[in-house]
Amino acid sequence: MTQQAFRCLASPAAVTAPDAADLARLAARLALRALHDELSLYPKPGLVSPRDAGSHEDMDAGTFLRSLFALRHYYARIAAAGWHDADFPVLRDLGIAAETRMLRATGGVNTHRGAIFALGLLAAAGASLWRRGVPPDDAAWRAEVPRRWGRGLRLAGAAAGTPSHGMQVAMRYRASGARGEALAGFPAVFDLALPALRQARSGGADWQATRLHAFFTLLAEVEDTNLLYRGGQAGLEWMRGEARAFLADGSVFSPGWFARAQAVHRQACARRLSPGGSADMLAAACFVFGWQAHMEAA
Ligand SMILES: CC(C)(COP(=O)(O)OP(=O)(O)OC[C@H]1O[C@@H](n2cnc3c(N)ncnc32)[C@H](O[C@H]2O[C@H](COP(=O)(O)OP(=O)(O)OP(=O)(O)O)[C@@H](O)[C@H]2O)[C@@H]1O)[C@@H](O)C(=O)NCCC(=O)NCCS
Ligand SMILES: Nc1ncnc2[nH]cnc12
Repeated sequence: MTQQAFRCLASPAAVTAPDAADLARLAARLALRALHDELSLYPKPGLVSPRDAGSHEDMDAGTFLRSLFALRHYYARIAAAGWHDADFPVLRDLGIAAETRMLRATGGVNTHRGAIFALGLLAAAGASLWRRGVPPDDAAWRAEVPRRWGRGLRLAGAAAGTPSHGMQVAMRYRASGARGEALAGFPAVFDLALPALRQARSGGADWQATRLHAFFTLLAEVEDTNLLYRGGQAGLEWMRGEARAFLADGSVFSPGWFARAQAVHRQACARRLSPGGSADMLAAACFVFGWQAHMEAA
C-alpha cells in the first residue's frame, strides 16, 4: 500500500466502522491461512501435518482443523480491539475466551494456545498501525507489541492453579517462552523466519520449500519450551543441531532436501519431541508475510 493510501486511512474521516470491519475480516482471513500454512507443511520434525500425527497420540490434522474453525471469529475480534487501541486486559480476555473455544472444539487438547497468543497480539498490532497510517514494515510492527502492551504482558505473570508447561520450564531452565518472545518484539518472527521466507522466495523456491526453509531456520535457534518440556536441554540441543546441519547442507537449495528433512522428522518422532512453539512462530511469520504482501499489492 502506498504512503498516500496510508495517509488517507489515517485521516479522521477514514477512521470509520466499515474500515475497522474490513480490516478485522482481512486479519481473520490471513491468520487462518497462516495457521493452515503451518499445519499443511510436511515434513515438520515431530509435528502434526495431514501426512501423520508426528510425536502426538492425542491429536491429528483433523483436531487442528476443528481448532482452526473455532478460532475464525477470534482474530477478527482481536484485530478490531487493536484498531480501537484496547488495553491489555481486553486482549487477554479475548485470548482466554478463544482458548476456551479451542479446547471445546478439540475435546480438551491444546492445539493452538501459542498461536492464539502470538498471532492475536500481532493482529492487534497490525490493526493499530493501519488505523494510525503507519506502514506495517518490520521495524514498526516489532516495536508495537512491547510498546503498547508490554506493561500488561509483564504484569500478567503467573496465573493461579497448576503451572503451565511453559511456567514449569521457565522455572527449571530460565526460558522466557511465548511471553518473552512477545516482550522482545518477536525476534523469532522478524529476525529468523521472515528473512528466511523472503530469501527462499527470492531464490525461486516454491511455497512448500519456502516454509520448510523458514521452519528449519527457526528450529536452529528458538528456545522452544515444548522441546524443553518433553526433552529437556538435551532435546532442545539435539533439535537445534539437526536443524543447523540441515541448513549447513544447503537447506532446500540443495538436492535431496525433502528426504533429509523427512529423516529428521522420523528421528524427532522416535524421540517424542514436538517443537510446537517453533510451529507457532512459523504461522506468525506467514501471517506477517501475507499481510505485508497484501498491503504491497493494494
Ligand atoms: C502467555 C501464555 C501463552 C501462557 O504461556 P505459558 O508461558 O504459561 O506457557 P504454556 O501454557 O505452556 O503455553 C505457551 C505456548 O507458547 C508456545 N511456545 C513455546 N515456546 C515458544 C517460544 N519460544 N516462542 C513462542 N511461543 C512458544 C507453545 O505453543 C504450542 O504448544 C502448544 C502445545 O503445548 P503443550 O500443551 O504444552 O504441549 P503438548 O505437547 O500437548 O503437551 P504434552 O503432550 O507434552 O504433555 C500448542 O498450543 C502450540 O501452540 C507453548 O505451549 C498464555 O497461555 C496466556 O497468557 N494466554 C492468555 C490469553 C491470550 O492468548 N491472550 C492473547 C493476547 S494477550
Ligand atoms: N502442527 C503442529 N503439531 C503439533 N503441535 C503444534 N503446535 C502448533 N502447531 C502444531
